[in-house]
Amino acid sequence: MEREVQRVRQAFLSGRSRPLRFRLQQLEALRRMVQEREKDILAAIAADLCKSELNAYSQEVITVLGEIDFMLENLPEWVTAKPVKKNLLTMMDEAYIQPQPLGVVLIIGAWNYPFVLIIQPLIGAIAAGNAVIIKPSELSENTAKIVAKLLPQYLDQDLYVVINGGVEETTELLKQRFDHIFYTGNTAVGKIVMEAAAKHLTPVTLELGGKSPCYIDKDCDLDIVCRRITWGKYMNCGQTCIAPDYILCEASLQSQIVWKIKETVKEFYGENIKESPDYERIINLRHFKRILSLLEGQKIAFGGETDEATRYIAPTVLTDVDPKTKVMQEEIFGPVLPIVPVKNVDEAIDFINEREKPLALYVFSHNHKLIKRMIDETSSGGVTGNDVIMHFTLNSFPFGGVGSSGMGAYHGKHSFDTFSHQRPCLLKSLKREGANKLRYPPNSQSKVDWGKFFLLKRFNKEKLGLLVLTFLGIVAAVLVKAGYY
Ligand SMILES: NC(=O)C1=CN([C@@H]2O[C@H](COP(=O)(O)OP(=O)(O)OC[C@H]3O[C@@H](n4cnc5c(N)ncnc54)[C@H](O)[C@@H]3O)[C@@H](O)[C@H]2O)C=CC1
Ligand SMILES: CCCCCCCCCCCCC/C=C/C(=O)O
Repeated sequence: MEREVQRVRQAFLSGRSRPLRFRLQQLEALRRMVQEREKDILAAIAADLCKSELNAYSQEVITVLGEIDFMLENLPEWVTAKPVKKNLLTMMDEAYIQPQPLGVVLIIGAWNYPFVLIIQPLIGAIAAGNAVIIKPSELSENTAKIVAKLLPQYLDQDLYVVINGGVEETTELLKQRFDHIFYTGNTAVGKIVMEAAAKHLTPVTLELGGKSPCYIDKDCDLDIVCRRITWGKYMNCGQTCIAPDYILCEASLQSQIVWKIKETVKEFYGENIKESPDYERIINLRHFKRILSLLEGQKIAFGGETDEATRYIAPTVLTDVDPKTKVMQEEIFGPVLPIVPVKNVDEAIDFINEREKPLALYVFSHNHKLIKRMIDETSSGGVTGNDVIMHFTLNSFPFGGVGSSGMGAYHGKHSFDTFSHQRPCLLKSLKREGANKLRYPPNSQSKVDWGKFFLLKRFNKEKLGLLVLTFLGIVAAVLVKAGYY
C-alpha cells in the first residue's frame, strides 16, 4: 500500500497533472470512458443494486457527464490567478490568488450510488490538478471492479489509481499520508477517517448521512407533495443520503398523506411492485435485517411486505411514530417512511433543532414566508422547498453536510475549490525601499500613526479616492525616505 501511494506521489511530483491542457485532456478521456463503456457501467450498477439501466443512467451517468461538461467549460477561468484588492502598503506590487493542486488525494466512496459518488469527486480532483487514489465501496463490488478495469484504460495510470478492498485495505490505506481525504459514507466511519487523517494533519471532506426531515404544512397541494415525496423516498429503495427520512405534519393530515402516497406508489410501480423495473433492492442482508428491525412495534399504514431471498422491502409508511423509538433514532436508509405528528410549525422547528443537523431539509407549503422561516430557524446541509432531492442536481450549489451530517462540500466550482489550495502570492519590487522604512525598527509613534493611516483607514474604492490615496502614499514615502520620520 505504502509503495502504491508512493508511486502516485512520484507521479504528482513529476508535475504533469498541473498544466491546464493535461487536466482538460484527462477530463475529456473520462467523458469518453463513460460514453464508450456506458453499457458496462450500467450493467455493473444494475448488478449491485438491481437498478434498471434507465435509472442508473438518469441517476448516475447524467450527473457525471453534466459535471465533466461544466468543468471543461469553466476550468480555464478557474485556474487563472485572480488579482486581489490591495492596501496602501502594497499598491505598487502584484497581489493575486493562485489556485494550486493539493497533491495526492484519497477518495473513499459509498455503495448506494457507487459510480457517481467516486467519479464526481474524481472530476473535481483532476480539474484541480491532483493525483488521486480511489477506494470504491466493497459492497458495490461490480461497480468497484468495472471502475478499476476502465480507469487505467482511459486515464494516466500513475496519477489516478483505483485500490479495491474492504475494511482491512481501507484501514491500511488510511495509515498513509495524503494531502486531502474525501470520504462518503456513514458517520461512525467518518470519525475513523478523520482520526486517521489527524495523524498527518490531512484535511478532510466528510460526506455523511443523517435523518433528513420533511415538514408538510396544511397549506399545500397534497397530491403534488405526496408525488414528489414518494419519488425521492423510494428512489433507489430509500438508499439515498438525501432521501426524506421522515415526515413531520399536523395529525389531521396523516391519513390523507398515507392514502396519497399509497396511490402514488401504485401509479409509479404498478400493482406488483416486485415486478417493477423502477424499484430497487436492499444492498445486502445486513442492511435488509437492519431495516426490518426498525419496523418492530410500529403501526404500518401500508407496505411492510418483505422477501429475504431477494432483499425486497416494499414501500412502507408508518404512522403516529413515537420519536423515542428506534426508527427515529438512526438514519433509515431504506424504503420506510415514518410520520411523526406535530402540533404546528413551531413544534416542527423545535423537533428538528433538538436533533443532529441533517444533510437535507424539506418543507412543503404554499406559504413562502413559512418556508423562509424554517430555513432561518433551522440548520441542515442543504434545503429544497416544495420538492425533495433536487438541490443535489444544481452544480452551482455546494453539496455537503453540516455538523454530524458532514464537513466540506463539492460539485462544480465547489469541487475545484475543495481540491485546491488558494495560494496568496504577493510579488514586491526590490525598489521603493524608502516606504518600507516605516515598518523597520526602531519604531516610533509617528511610524505607528502612518501605519494606522495606511492599513486601517476604510477608503472608498472609487478611482478618484484611489488617486488621492496614491498621492498621499507617495508623499508619505518621500517624507520617510527624506528622513522626516
Ligand atoms: N453525504 C453524502 O453525499 C452521502 C452520504 N452517504 C451516507 O453513507 C452512508 C451509507 O454508506 P456506508 O454504509 O457507510 O457505505 P460503505 O459501507 O460503502 O462505507 C463507505 C466506505 O467506508 C469504508 N469503510 C467501511 N468501514 C470502514 C472502517 N472501519 N474503516 C475504514 N473504512 C471503512 C468502506 O470501504 C467504503 O469505501 C449513509 O449514512 C449515507 O447517508 C451516502 C451517500 C452520499
Ligand atoms: C430523467 C430525469 C432525471 C432526473 C434526475 C434526478 C436526479 C437524481 C439524483 C440522484 C442522486 C444521486 C446521488 C446521490 C447520492 C446520495 O444522495 O446518496
